[in-house]
Amino acid sequence: MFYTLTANPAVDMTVSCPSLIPNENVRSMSASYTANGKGLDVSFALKKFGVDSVALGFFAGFTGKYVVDETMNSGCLCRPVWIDGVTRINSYFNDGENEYGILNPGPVLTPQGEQELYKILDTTGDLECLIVSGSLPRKASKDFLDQVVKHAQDRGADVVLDLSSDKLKTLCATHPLLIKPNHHEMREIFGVQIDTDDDARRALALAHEAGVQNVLLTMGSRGSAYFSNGEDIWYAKRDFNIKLVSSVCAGDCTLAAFLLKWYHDRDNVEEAMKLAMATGANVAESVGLGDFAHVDEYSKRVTVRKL
Ligand SMILES: O=P(O)(O)OC[C@@]1(O)O[C@H](CO)[C@@H](O)[C@@H]1O
Repeated sequence: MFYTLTANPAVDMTVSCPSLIPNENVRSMSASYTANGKGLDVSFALKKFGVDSVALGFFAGFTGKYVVDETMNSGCLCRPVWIDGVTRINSYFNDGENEYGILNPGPVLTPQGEQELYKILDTTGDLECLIVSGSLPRKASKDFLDQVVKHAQDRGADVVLDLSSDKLKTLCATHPLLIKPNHHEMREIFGVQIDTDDDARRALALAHEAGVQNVLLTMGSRGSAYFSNGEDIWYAKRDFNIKLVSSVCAGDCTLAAFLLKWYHDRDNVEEAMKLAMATGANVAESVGLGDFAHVDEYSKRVTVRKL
């Protein structure tokens, strides 16, 4: 069974508005409030593909209750650890030309909350693969992520990491099954600006040298991605444009779709990349995750080749 960990979930407020003007109020055209967070998005996307997972995370206050209720209402399994404070609200604005995001820090995590989570990891009978995604709540212990990985690996589980902090670089030494950086994160963590296939080759090699088994490198609005298993590299590109509404959850759903096809069939890279790119593109065309209505059609319009 897939487990996802969202240590710092959020209610996302997605606003469509006119251009922002300094020192003036603007009235928005629409606003929506959705239960999110990177790991939760992976669980939601898996559910849309008919696959169950268990969503783990720290939740607090009225917003935390909303996120947990919405998670369960969507049919996902959820084992929350309740902490004090209030789960954050992140705000995303689209003025028709640009996207803006304000990401809040989240509640304070205590050692007691961390221990509760470790206990869940130690006692689950069906933990096969743990997907750890997103930022951490304030005051998380310095070794919190190391501990999470250790508890999961001690149970024989695979670990997938989608983290933007430099902690990712140290965690590479724990040989995670897969990491999913985007090109910005790859530049920050491994110091390589990716403009060409050769740049990608160099960056992917550095990730493998650091200990990672497999890398899915997404290229954001360029509509392309690379996957490397340490022996071969694949490059995927979509041949269609999308009408961008919000790119916010696209990366998480890209990861979910990739895992869905690839986790139990490691030779199936081509199909996995097609589904991943198609899903990410379709998600960016709506607020939140959307309805995945164009995923099948878009999958046929992604080409994948080995470098
Ligand atoms: O602050 P983090 O945890 O890095 O990112 C949080 C977040 O931006 O990630 C999701 C999209 O990937 C959003 O639903 C959520 O607001």
